[in-house]
Amino acid sequence: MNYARYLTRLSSSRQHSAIRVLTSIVQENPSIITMAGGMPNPQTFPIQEVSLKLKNGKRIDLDEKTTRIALQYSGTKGLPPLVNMLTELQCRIHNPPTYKAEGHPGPLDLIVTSGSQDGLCKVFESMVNPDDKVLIEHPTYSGTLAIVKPLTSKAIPVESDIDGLNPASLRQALSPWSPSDATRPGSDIPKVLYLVPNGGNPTGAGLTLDRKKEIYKIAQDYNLIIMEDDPYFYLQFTKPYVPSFLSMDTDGRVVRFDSFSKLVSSGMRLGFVTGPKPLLERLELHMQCSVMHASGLSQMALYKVLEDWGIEGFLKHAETTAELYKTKRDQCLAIMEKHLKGLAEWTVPSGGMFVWVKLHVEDSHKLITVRAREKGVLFVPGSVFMMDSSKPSPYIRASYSNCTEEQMDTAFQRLAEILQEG
Ligand SMILES: Cc1ncc(COP(=O)(O)O)c(CNc2cc3ccccc3n(O)c2=O)c1O
Repeated sequence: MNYARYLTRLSSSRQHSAIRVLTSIVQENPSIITMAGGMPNPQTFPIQEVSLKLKNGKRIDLDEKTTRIALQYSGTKGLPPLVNMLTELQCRIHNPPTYKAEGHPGPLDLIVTSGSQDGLCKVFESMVNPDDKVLIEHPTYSGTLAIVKPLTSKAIPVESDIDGLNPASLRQALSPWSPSDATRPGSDIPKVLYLVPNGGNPTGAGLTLDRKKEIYKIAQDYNLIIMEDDPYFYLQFTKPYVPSFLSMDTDGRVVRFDSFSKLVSSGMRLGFVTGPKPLLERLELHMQCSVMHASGLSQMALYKVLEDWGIEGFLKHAETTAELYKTKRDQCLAIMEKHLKGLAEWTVPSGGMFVWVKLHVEDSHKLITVRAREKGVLFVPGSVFMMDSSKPSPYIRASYSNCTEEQMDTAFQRLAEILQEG
């Protein structure tokens, strides 16, 4: 893999921040006497210790020394013990073929980000020049469209269904080019493919293993980088987990985005990016001059919880969380059967928090943003998840994650009334 091919001029020109390098030196050599970095004196910090009470009754105390580390500037890539633990998790769950692959041009790297949203934004900005063509699963997460649309007006939607991105649609999208264009200087062939493989947002779709293998083969043929945006990996409703693109990435062409928002906390703003070192180095350099590093307190709190759980405990928590959302999905489906029959149709989510509903209307936008709101119920109109949000869409996205059964019943009853009123 020649990773320079994928980087924008802006990203390629980034240099290590001199002051941020100092932080890493101090982090690696705590005994060094430093009068270099502008590190504030922790004696001035009002917080002395932090105590976490877990719902299982356990209490985790961060002593004064640990709290001081959490409250101080730290290395851009993340707190070392957390980075080590997350690396161990990735190896255990995904067993990436390039990890420790001797002499591989893109040995695996991992960086903790302020939510996976921050990682997505910076990685797109490092690989997509203005008006580059980029392949985007369609429909897709509105937060990704918010990143990509200002970057380029030439994003290419790749149609998906309940089994995820359709490889035939991907081949169709790439049909104006041949694999040889990937090595032809000046070609405008797309270089990046973005998708959400599990618990699709907005569709609840889950990519099958067969499709993943076919998509990876296409990515090899056309030399694509795959951005595997996978915050719902652990919210798959059936086991075993469908293997990730990272687990089959023999070439080092997958950049994977994980998130703790749906498993531990969305407000702690913690995600992590796993991928080839030459690409993640660009993410690190961008972080050095933007956020510097993800919150130290959030990272330390997460680390202590994961340390208490161990990987087995984390997987047990993930399983319990997935079971809760599966139960809510089933409640949601039953309530839609009760209220929306003849008024809409929908597919059955295989993971995540969303169900994709096609109303029997021309366009859901006004109905949802005006009529439904007047009746005291909120959904998201399908146009929000489309590359061209100006086009009418009969779809809505409903999230069952944070509603009681009674609330969902009232919500869909009100939606049915609006639809029946025409
Ligand atoms: C596929 C995919 N990729 C990345 C992210 C970002 O996750 P994070 O930065 O790690 O927390 C998400 C989060 N999705 C949403 C977030 C959200 C936050 C406030 C209000 C509404 C929200 N709605 O609706 C969402 O779908 C996602 O679904």
